[in-house]
Amino acid sequence: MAKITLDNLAHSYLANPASEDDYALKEMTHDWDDGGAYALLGSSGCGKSTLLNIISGLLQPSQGRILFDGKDVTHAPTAERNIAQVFQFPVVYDTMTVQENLAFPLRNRGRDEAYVASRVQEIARMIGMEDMLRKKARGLTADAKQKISLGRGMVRKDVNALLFDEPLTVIDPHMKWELRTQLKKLHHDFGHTMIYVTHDQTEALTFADKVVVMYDGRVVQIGTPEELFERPEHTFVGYFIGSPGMNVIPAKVEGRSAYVNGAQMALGHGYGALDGKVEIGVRPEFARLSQSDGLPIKVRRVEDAGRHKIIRAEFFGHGINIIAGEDDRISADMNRVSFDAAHVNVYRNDWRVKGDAA
Ligand SMILES: Nc1ncnc2c1ncn2[C@@H]1O[C@H](COP(=O)(O)OP(=O)(O)OP(=O)(O)O)[C@@H](O)[C@H]1O
Repeated sequence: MAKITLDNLAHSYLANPASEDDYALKEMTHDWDDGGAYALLGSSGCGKSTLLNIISGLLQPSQGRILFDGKDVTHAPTAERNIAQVFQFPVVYDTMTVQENLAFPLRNRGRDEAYVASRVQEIARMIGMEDMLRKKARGLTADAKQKISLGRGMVRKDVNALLFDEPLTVIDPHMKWELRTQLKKLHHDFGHTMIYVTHDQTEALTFADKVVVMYDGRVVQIGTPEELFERPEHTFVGYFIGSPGMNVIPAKVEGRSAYVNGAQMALGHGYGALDGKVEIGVRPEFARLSQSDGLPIKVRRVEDAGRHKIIRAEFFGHGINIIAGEDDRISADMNRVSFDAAHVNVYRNDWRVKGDAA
């Protein structure tokens, strides 16, 4: 396994990029830990595949270097990088049995048959295909074939990293959870460095120790699911993570107060003078509807979301969402909202501003 370093990496698909806008991947420098489980998360077109292809060697970056354990592999071909890849669609040899498919990467590397047999058995158990080892891959369901692809990616212990590009796209919804759980366990048991590309926050948050959120060609935050929830570093992270996402409201901030249309609310921290576009961000989980506390709102709709209720409301002309417990009583006279000051984040030009600790 390897630590992966992105060193001043950037990529433009244009021959002569003139400005930052011409870059599909804006300049970034990061170290990804050896043995870490990372998810690359972001909406379509944000640059996830571009970054993954640079790591795997399918694409040469127009700027910067990529290092595996400190060794520069920027210009090394895919075959020399010693990585395993699992794509959206299963890549299996139909005429081979499940056993032969799983054994392929090991036989290819000349491992002895005794080792191959025991390792294949181990992987087959992990992916729940022990009973199918003698079956030909042809005729298996897409789910089963993708499990073989996952197993094949996992079978070699000596790979530098395992890259997954939206691997659950073809998997039936009820199987997705099971496979994700298996992947997590495989990571736990084998400690591979894993990079998992997805646009699905549930997949990212359940799989990864660290989620790398991308927006418009930039890594806007790398953090644990808790960090992304508690302290979104960019308003995009706030919107994108959570259901519904964070409320982002234009405000004026002075010291320990924020003003929305002149109405004051307390902040958990103090802030210096802020120029540019200033907004506050509050997750619906930290907003509370009541009869008497806080600022006035107009409730538009209450949705029953199973374990909780989502209140859709209007707050000084901005739509906001509030989450209430499933048993909370909501009445027509509840037309005020208060925010948990410790969980109100302040943003300037979309980036979170750190307040004074005091
Ligand atoms: N071969 C290419 N030539 C030119 N532009 C490209 C090429 N591949 C991607 N792009 C552009 O680069 C940007 C990033 O695309 P990329 O495929 O990396 O995003 P993504 O996050 O993986 O999206 P998706 O989830 O849809 O695959 C997009 O604007 C895309 O149109």
